[in-house]
Amino acid sequence: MGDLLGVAVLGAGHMGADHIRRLDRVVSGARVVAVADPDAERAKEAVAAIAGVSVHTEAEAALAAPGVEAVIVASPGPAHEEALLAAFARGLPVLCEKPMVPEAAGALRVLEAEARLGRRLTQVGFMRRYDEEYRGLKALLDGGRLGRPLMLHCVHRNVSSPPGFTSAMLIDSSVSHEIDAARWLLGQELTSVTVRRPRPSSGAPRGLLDPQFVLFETDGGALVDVEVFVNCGFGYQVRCEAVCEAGSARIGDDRGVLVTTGGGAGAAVPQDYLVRFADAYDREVQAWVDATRLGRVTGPSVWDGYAASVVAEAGVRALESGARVPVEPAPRPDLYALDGH
Ligand SMILES: NC(=O)c1ccc[n+]([C@@H]2O[C@H](COP(=O)([O-])OP(=O)(O)OC[C@H]3O[C@@H](n4cnc5c(N)ncnc54)[C@H](O)[C@@H]3O)[C@@H](O)[C@H]2O)c1
Ligand SMILES: O[C@H]1[C@H](O)[C@@H](O)[C@H](O)[C@@H](O)[C@H]1O
Repeated sequence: MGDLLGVAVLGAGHMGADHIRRLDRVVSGARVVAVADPDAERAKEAVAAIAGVSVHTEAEAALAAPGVEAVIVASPGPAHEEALLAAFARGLPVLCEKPMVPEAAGALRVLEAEARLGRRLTQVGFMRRYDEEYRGLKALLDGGRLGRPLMLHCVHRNVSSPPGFTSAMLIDSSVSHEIDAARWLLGQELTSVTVRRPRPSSGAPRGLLDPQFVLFETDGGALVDVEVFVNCGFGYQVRCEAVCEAGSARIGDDRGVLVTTGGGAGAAVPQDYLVRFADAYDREVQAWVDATRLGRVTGPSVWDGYAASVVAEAGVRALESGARVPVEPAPRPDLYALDGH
């Protein structure tokens, strides 16, 4: 390995371009050496300010480019399985954006492939684990001062959904964050899902079931509810309140600068994830670079990515059927046995 970890970035859209900027200007210890996007113009634009980056339209060509030692996968979810398997074939460490693989069968193939290698290569991009507020809540719950957690009440609102966003994606893309956060915060597995929904908002694209109300049960006897509303129109809001036997704790209130003027008072609400979770992405990518340079893999694992996909797939079936759907994961491979949440 050179002085700087050579990274290939697959996908140069919203997240890929932001990770490229982050590797170039924010994170230490790494440099972008290759980028791939079927949209060559987009790829070129994302690396326009960086010297010496090879630009490709095929992911495989970027992985094979000179100087590539590690990969960030930021293509759309359905392209992740192929990208991960190609990285594994080359023994390259990966930071893979969520959802690791949207469908449980594909996620299982990735889990089995990494388990066959016998060593972890992948960190999954559940960046909330790197957010200061989430970390504070986790430390509080782990410390035990509030007693046993009984319920998590979660809110996940986006201003608007991107083109092509489906009713299933409210669960397997958006709520995948709450699925991972709940497993991690509680140290429990989610065992069933029920989905209810009001009449769709007139602000949602025609046919999109938005918002939805998702209810999970856990193997520790807790309940987790999530309001997911991806065309709320007014702001990017992610909240979580833990209600425990001896107290409650809440994160995600919009607590920017309080401005009072003209007979009213208020704080600005972030408009997207790149603002709300900017620090979390920075810490996530820095942690990945630091661990990779030491030959280690930390953070959310392929098992966590698989677990989220199995729960989300049960959630999509619950949305379609209206029934309570049990979550039935495959056994956990030994490779992830010591993998605490
Ligand atoms: N962690 C987060 O908060 C967060 C936020 C947004 C998106 N994401 C995730 O990041 C990923 C990308 O989302 P986005 O919003 O940047 O999407 P996007 O549509 O803005 O960009 C995706 C890019 O990937 C390219 N692409 C398509 N197929 C490809 C392939 N096989 N190989 C390489 N590139 C390919 C597309 O041309 C496009 O430029 C998704 O998995 C999404 O769920 C995560
Ligand atoms: O892909 C994005 C991303 O994961 C955001 O963090 C989430 O808020 C959105 O709902 C989702 O569409």
